[in-house]
Amino acid sequence: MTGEPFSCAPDWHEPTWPLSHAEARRLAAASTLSGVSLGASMHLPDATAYLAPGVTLGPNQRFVCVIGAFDGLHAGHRALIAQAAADARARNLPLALVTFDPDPSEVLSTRPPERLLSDADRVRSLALSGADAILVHRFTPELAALPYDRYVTEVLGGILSPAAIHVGEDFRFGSGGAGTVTAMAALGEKCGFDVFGHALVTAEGSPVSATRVRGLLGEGKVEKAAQLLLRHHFLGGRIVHGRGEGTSFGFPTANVELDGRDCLPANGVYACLAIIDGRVWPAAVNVGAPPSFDVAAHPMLEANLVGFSGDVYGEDARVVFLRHLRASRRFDSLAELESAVLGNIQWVRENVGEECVGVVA
Ligand SMILES: Cc1cc2nc3c(=O)[nH]c(=O)nc-3n(C[C@H](O)[C@H](O)[C@H](O)COP(=O)(O)O)c2cc1C
Ligand SMILES: Nc1ncnc2c1ncn2[C@@H]1O[C@H](COP(=O)(O)OP(=O)(O)OP(=O)(O)O)[C@@H](O)[C@H]1O
Repeated sequence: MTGEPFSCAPDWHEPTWPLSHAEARRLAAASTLSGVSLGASMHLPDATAYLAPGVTLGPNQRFVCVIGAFDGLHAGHRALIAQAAADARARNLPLALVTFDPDPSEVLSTRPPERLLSDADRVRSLALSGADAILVHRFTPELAALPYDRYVTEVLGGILSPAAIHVGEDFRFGSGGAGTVTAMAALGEKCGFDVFGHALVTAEGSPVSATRVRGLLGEGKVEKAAQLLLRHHFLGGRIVHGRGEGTSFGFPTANVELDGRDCLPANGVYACLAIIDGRVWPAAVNVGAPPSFDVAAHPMLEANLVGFSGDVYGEDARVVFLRHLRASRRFDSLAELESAVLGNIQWVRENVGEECVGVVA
């Protein structure tokens, strides 16, 4: 975390094909948050704070605050944070981003939605915003049951003094969701802080939301999801042994062990970047159990790394989804399967690259 001038709306543009090495690095860095530093961490009884140099917390330290779960840190979240940052600059006050770990949906719902970012990556992407402080409350059933006014005055108010709170206009929190913008504004009048409920950022007529991004990924629309995320969706996992048949077909694959909590795009074939040990590989990826084989349907991801030969078992990989190539399908013969997959690998070779590049030039 830098605490430097704020850049929450990165210079996002869609990739141009074929990708240059510089473009591959840019997409990999934007998607995987490489090189983000969280700043000094401070452990409070029920929260962790990450602070830029020179920033201190305390019940009398005034801050402009933004509150939310921020799964995905999509375009709406970024715009909200940018507006709060402008307010903080105008008031000459530090900006604090207030969030929760785990994501409240994991505690509140018996079937929480698949997450767009792990808790650690969510905090790292918030750190990219250049805010002065990130406050991560441990989200427990007890915190969920707390009325919003007690949360603001006792929990948040015990750590810092909000001069202003910025949220989206639909935001509500605290026990029973009673902490709406109107209710908070009334509390703010009593306690001496301003409340801003910002209009939601929309795309093609409807609000950008984490739920909407998850829906697009669930349909395999990774490019559309990237427009709302202002980066490409990625997943991380350890490379483990597969069934070992790909090698005999002429396209070895690295199988990535998935975390069931992460949002896996729909079954299908994708052009990706795979980041392994500081290098960015062009990758042809199949999501889902191969329909041509008698394999029990279960979430899986296998990647052919273009230009790679060797052993990557046990390495951690991050797979960045650039483009949907086709639906995964059942082939009647191995020859047809092999020819289709080699065609996908050729597309990746021609459009994403023939070899790896270093994460840093
Ligand atoms: C780019 C790519 C596309 C694939 N497309 C399909 C497909 O459409 N249908 C299918 O049954 N398997 C597909 N596969 C999966 C292969 O069948 C699988 O890699 C092979 O069975 C080897 O599996 P193993 O590495 O677990 O041994 C694809 C794999 C890759 C890398
Ligand atoms: N499109 C948007 N424009 C502006 N602010 C937004 C937008 N979407 C969410 N916010 C605000 O960002 C903060 C974090 O919201 P939250 O994490 O609940 O987002 P969400 O994307 O709506 O999530 P979900 O779809 O899972 O409910 C809240 O203050 C929320 O109101």
